[in-house]
Formats: sequence, structure tokens, C-alpha cells
Amino acid sequence: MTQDELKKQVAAAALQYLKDVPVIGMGTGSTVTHLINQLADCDFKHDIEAAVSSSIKTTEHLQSIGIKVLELNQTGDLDIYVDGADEVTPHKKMLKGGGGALTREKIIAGASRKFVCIVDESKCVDVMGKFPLPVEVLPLARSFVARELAKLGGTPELRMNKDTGAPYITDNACEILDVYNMSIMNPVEMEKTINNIPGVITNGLFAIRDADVVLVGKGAEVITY
Ligand SMILES: O=C(CO)[C@H](O)[C@H](O)COP(=O)(O)O
Repeated sequence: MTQDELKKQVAAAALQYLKDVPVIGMGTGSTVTHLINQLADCDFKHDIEAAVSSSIKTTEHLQSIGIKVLELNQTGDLDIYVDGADEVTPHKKMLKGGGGALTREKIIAGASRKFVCIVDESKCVDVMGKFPLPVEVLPLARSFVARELAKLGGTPELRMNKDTGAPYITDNACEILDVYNMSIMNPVEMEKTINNIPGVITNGLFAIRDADVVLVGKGAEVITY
């Protein structure tokens, strides 16, 4: 199976977690895109009253299949949040933000009772950090934060918009530093340390609020842990 077929397969397995849930939390990325496409055709779609979305892209996609999108301020805590990841460990710690939606993802994950992480097998790692760690920053703090991240041993690079050549701008009007070569031996401590740098909105480590269930598309099957 190709990586995209594995993503489609694991998205299909995640559908069952959305049954009988009136307000769902929805992440961002290509695996979630498959999930929303499959939600469009499933028989319980009309039982879903609304969704809380982690990005403008996901909001538009959900609305295009007829699902109402609410702000988190309107809903209170959620039963379920489903999202992909760039890396996930056997302890269900994740590195996320390849799609740039890390801050809203972390907020909705924090407000959800169950986080279901959906990945293809290429995302499973023992130690995170091979994938560059996204750090969302206030634009005025970009250089200072980059120097602080370098002191932690990383090599930060400002994410660029591939179409315009200008810095990539998040849905929160901020920028992203992608940090290469980070040695993430203790993800909980690293998450706190980076979030303590003034000017950081959040970083892509989801170690303090990790996943409750991980679904992995692997070969012909989906593994759950
Ligand atoms: O964190 C994310 C977006 O900010 C995504 O969940 C992560 O990048 C995985 O994306 P994909 O499903 O396309 O592989």
C-alpha cells in the first residue's frame, strides 16, 4: 500500500470513534482530509450536530460536506478529538504541526476528553526529533526565539510559503520556526522548556497532553494501542 492508501485506511478506522458524538473535534492534515471525505458519505453524518475545527482549511472542508463548525468558546469540553501526527512514540507522545495548525490543535486537544491519533506506519518512532519540530512564534520575537532554540541544540529555520516565497503565516497571524536536529530525550520537559521562551505561542510537542488512542495503518491492517 502507498502512504496515502494507509492514511485512507486509518481514517476509515477512525470513523467509529465519531458515532454518537454530537460535537466532534477535528484536526488538520492529509489524514484528516481523508477522514472528512469519508464522513461525507457515512450514514451517521446527520447525527453530528457540529464540529470544532483546528484550522481554516478544516473548517472549510467540514462546511463543504454540510457540518456546522462552532468555536470552542461555544461548546465547552469535547468528547473526541481526532488528528494526525508527524511522529508518535509507543508512549503516545506526538510531534505535530507539519501542517502549521499546532496551536489550535493543542488547544482543542487540551479541551477534549479523548484524543484519537491517526497515522500511517511511517510516523511511528521510538525517539522524536527526526521530523523538524515546529515552533509557532510572534513575528516580532522570531530572531530572539531562534537564538534561544539554538542554545537548546536545535537548528531553527523560518518556514516559508512555497507559493509566495514569503514567510509562512499561520491562521493566528504568526510565523513558524522549524527546528532541526533537536534531541528530544524527555519530551515533557522539552515541551515546557520551549513554551517558556517569551514570544513562543506553542511548540509541536504533544507530550503533556498526549494521545489516548493511537491508530496505525500498517500493511493490510490497522493497529490500535
Ligand atoms: O499536525 C498536523 C498539522 O498541523 C498534522 O496532523 C500532521 O502534520 C500530520 O499530517 P498528515 O496527516 O498530512 O501526514
